[in-house]
Amino acid sequence: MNLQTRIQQHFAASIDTKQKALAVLQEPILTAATMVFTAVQNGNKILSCGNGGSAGDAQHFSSEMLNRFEQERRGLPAIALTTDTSTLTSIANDYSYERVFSRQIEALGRNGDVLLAISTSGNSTNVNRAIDAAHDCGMQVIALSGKAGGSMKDLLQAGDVELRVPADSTARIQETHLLLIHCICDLVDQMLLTQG
Ligand SMILES: O=C(CO)[C@@H](O)[C@H](O)[C@H](O)[C@H](O)COP(=O)(O)O
Ligand SMILES: [Zn+2]
Repeated sequence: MNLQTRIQQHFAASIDTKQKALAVLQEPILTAATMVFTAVQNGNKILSCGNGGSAGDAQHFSSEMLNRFEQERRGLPAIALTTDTSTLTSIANDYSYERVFSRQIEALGRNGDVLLAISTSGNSTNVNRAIDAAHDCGMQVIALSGKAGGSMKDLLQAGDVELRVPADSTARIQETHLLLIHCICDLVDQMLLTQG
């Protein structure tokens, strides 16, 4: 196959995944944005986590909260649990890699905070343990996933929201996760402008 054709196929598959996601995720995206807006209006914060590309997404989200997205507004409280290498390496070394996010949530999580948990497979144990730790703190969870939802889907409780991208390719799911994150940031900005 010629390489130009591969490029065209990547674009076509990404567009197709996003169209399929729009068909099933409009309502849950609005629910997720409302959860973020309500938390920050109540003086709570958003914690985020994920592995690999999803760690990048967790940080992308927190930087848009802390700094800004597209509108001028106050900085919003968010912490990506993927950034402090001293903390991450010590938890992994002293306990296990599975606890790198949950241990931070045990220390930082408060009733009313929200966890943005990102996993394309839904099967990353450290992300799933973060969901359990968040529930133990009285936090709600926004789960960004894909494929068949993995074990993550079975951990979610009433009050949580699952944004599962209907695709099997990790790359296509990640590309759509970023779009979901940007939608949430934009909706939160709109809510702040009209109700904040
Ligand atoms: O970015 C990519 C692939 O596009 C990889 O770094 C990917 O994020 C890693 O393999 C992750 O460990 C996958 O974890 P998950 O999405 O299944 O939770
Ligand atoms: Zn990637």
